[in-house]
Amino acid sequence: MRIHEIHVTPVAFKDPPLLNASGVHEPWALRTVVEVVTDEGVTGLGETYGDLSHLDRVRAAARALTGLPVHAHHALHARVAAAIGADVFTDQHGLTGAGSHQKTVDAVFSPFEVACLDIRGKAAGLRVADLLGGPVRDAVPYSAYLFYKWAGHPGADEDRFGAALDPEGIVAQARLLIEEYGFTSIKLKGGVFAPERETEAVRALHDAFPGLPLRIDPNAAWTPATSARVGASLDGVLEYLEDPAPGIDGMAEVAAQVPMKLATNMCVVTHDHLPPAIARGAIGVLLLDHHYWGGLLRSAQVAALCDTFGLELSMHSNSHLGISLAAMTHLAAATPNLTHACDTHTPWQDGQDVVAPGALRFTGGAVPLPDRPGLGIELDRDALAAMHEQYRRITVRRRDDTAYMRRFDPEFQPKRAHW
Ligand SMILES: O=C([O-])C(=O)C[C@H](O)[C@@H](O)C(=O)[O-]
Ligand SMILES: [Mg+2]
Repeated sequence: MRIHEIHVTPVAFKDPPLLNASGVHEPWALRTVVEVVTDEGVTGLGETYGDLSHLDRVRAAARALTGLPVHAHHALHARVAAAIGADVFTDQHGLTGAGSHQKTVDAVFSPFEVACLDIRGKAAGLRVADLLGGPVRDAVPYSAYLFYKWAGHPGADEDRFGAALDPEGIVAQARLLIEEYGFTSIKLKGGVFAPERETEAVRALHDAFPGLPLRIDPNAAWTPATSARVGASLDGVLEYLEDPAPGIDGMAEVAAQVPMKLATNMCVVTHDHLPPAIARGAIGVLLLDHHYWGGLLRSAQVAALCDTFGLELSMHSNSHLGISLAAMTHLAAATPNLTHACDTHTPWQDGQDVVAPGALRFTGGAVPLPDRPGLGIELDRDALAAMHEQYRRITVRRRDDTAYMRRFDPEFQPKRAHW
């Protein structure tokens, strides 16, 4: 089974004004859909970021991969690395840590790898989770991923989620997501307001949903000293504290002083970061993300390393569609030591998808592993065409939460070790 052709399609879908330490989400989120077609006519799907410079690299890699067997994992990775050269991609928002050459290669490789696994599963009559060692759970729990948000984009109507700018708004948002999806754990995206105001919301959630595991993630908006103080004050309230302060050194300083484990998707984002983070005791939980850890097999290898060194696992997400949700679900289902509910932005996409309905659903806050071979999903070609048309109509070509925020608050500065 050799790669005969690859289609790379950028898409745009509506995104609500979700606030974070870098600014606010624009009205449109971008993604790239990758379809790999074999010489036998079997198609596999992958999904990745939509920033134009990344899209250009994905297109260059796609041209380099035709003719290779879909099983040739290492050769495919080497071809992608060669196609990219010395390029380094750094996303503007910085919410997933520093860019590096390794991370760039792994991020470009990821959608092709997922698509090849989809093909290999279809050809063998096996689910992707089976190819990753077999599922250890039938359904993958996700958390209610709460955001401070405006009622709607400035100048547009209020969206159906409404405003969430205080503890009452955050609790109401949690109720809505839990009612609709059945989530049994909660994550609050912080780094928007002063930590005192955000911990008030955490306490309100703790009171409103007793017993539900709870996390806050200010994306390194706090100094180590503030993180230590806030962490100590939330003893017994948090499941883990995610990226309170910047860098491995900053996180190590905090970890030594707080009672709960620290989690990250910012200070450990490539293999190079693992040895120093482990040596310094900087983190207790790693948020895997196959989109920048080089696909599903490489993520599974990182998961095994984490097991060896006693790190727990959760999973990170950015705005995404169903192809990514399916890939995340297969990986999480086949990762025994992934014991925390995964992040997902799915509720914020509010039904917009390129995946045909039916294969992916939430029940009790978890996504049952699709039971058909490969990823177990199908592309909705009309939806893909409509989202591609949306992409062509708009001028947004990269995610820039800071520039969008500055349209409404010209003085806005991204919050890094700010409080
Ligand atoms: O740190 C995290 O969990 C993220 O980077 C997730 C997303 O980027 C989130 O912050 C967002 O979408 O604004
Ligand atoms: Mg995070």
